[in-house]
Amino acid sequence: MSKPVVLLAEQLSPATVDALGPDFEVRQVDGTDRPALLEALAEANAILVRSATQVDAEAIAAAPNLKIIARAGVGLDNVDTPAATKAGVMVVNAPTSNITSAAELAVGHIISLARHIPNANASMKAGDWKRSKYTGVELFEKTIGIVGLGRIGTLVVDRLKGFGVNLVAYDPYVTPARASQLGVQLLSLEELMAQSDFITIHIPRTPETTGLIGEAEFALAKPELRIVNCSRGGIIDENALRDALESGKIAGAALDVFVTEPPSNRDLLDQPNLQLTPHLGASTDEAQEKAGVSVARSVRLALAGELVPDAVNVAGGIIDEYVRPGIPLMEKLGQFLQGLIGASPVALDIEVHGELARYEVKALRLAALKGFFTNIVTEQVSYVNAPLLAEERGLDVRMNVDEDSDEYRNVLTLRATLSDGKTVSVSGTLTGVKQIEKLVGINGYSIEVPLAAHHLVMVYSDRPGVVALYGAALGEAGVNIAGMQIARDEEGGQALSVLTIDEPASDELLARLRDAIGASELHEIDIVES
Ligand SMILES: NC(=O)c1ccc[n+]([C@@H]2O[C@H](COP(=O)([O-])OP(=O)(O)OC[C@H]3O[C@@H](n4cnc5c(N)ncnc54)[C@H](O)[C@@H]3O)[C@@H](O)[C@H]2O)c1
Ligand SMILES: O=C(O)[C@H](O)COP(=O)(O)O
Repeated sequence: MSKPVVLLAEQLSPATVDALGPDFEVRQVDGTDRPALLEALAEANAILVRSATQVDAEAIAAAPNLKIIARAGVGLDNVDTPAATKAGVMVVNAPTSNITSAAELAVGHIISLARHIPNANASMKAGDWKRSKYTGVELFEKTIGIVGLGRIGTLVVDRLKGFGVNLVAYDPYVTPARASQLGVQLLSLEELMAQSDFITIHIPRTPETTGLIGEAEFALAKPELRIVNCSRGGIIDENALRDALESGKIAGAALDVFVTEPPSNRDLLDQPNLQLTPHLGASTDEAQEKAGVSVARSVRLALAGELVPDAVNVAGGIIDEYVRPGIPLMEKLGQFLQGLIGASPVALDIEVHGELARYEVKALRLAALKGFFTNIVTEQVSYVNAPLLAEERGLDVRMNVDEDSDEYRNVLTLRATLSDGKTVSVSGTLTGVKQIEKLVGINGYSIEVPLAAHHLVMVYSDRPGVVALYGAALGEAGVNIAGMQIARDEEGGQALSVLTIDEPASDELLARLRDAIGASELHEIDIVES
């Protein structure tokens, strides 16, 4: 069998390939070479990128076998996550891999700006010895404004504290209590612009933050202001920055990120009081190794059909070891329920009874939906797009979690409500040290049958001799019965037989069985392993 193809579209740490291991065919492509990328995507099951590869809707459409887009870093601006979600493709990043490196670069730029290190270096390399020209300023007792008190902003705060500075911040999504816990005073953007000697930016680029610092904001600044952006290009308006530097409105700036990368606007880049790095925030051995190993782990999980903690478009969250075995069981119950109803329900109740109720079980909801839609849509169904498929069909999905369970330690039940108000349900559990997956209920009938690949569910009026009838029909067709359980509502009432069989039953055999026992319901239910 051929190995899944993992495409490396950018320069990643060698630790990435080591962490992927031998189970994949690893291919390299230059993600910035568009035709080569689209061609390579045709056979890819996974793609690993940094920030230079555009994984947009066109790229995703060119990759019919793609299961996961892994960003070896933080920012996902180059990945069309909604398009990936629609196509059932998981998107993951490595959210904490490079935050220390990015924070350290920002602090480095602040110190370099204060002491003219890059310009002094360049001047000496050119043969000069100019001491007074490069007189700088101390950080001690200066006001430093942090825009964005998230992961990186907080690390910058921690690192700057040792310099004896006054720390202020602008972040409308952080509470004053959290800020004061960090030893930072929250201000409005205008106040921060007016009071700061240094500003460092650590926010995502969104429609709200694009051009956040422009002409109007620079108009409020002190002439001593030095501003650093190691987050995303365009948060500082590049034309307004050029004007502020050129006119001496502010003292200096440092940029690691640009609207277009690589940038070409020389009128900005050539400003003498602007220091530059080519998007180096994450470019350390440590960050690259952490990012590569982290996404390699996510790729392994995703290609094994498992939920991935770092997925950004899957609502499964962290999955406890106790919950994990319930996921494949719930997926199978989803398939089983679909096989029982063979129609589109209006509501789906997902019930978790027993000790499992003490854990985070959101992942079971995804598993139920994935199983339910697996055999009824042509597109790939994954944990990613299963909730979307439910939403598109107007399916009312409800989750009911309850610690009480009578007979078993845990019981998972899926209950569909059809448009005529009728309900159909199936329950399952895991038993013994081997955690055997068993069906323990169908439409309120108590049974106990291990789940298998092929099942027959028959409903008929309770009377002697029925087992012999269906046994004979199956025997004549050469279909072996592997397991069987019979239940009934009352003597002489409705009876239900569940059989596990070694191979699927043909339509002809199903018709014969129906006639032989006078079944009011007969379902052949096949479970596809995902
Ligand atoms: N230069 C690099 O190589 C490099 C490396 C890593 C991360 N980054 C970038 O750094 C940025 C920050 O990363 P992070 O991991 O700290 O993100 P984060 O999500 O942890 O924090 C972002 C913070 O920004 C705040 N925020 C959001 N909108 C805001 C607004 N309109 N005004 C003010 N604050 C706002 C949020 O409340 C949050 O606290 C991201 O853009 C990321 O892509 C760059
Ligand atoms: O968002 C990020 O992780 C950083 O901007 C780093 O991007 P890079 O992986 O292209 O260096």
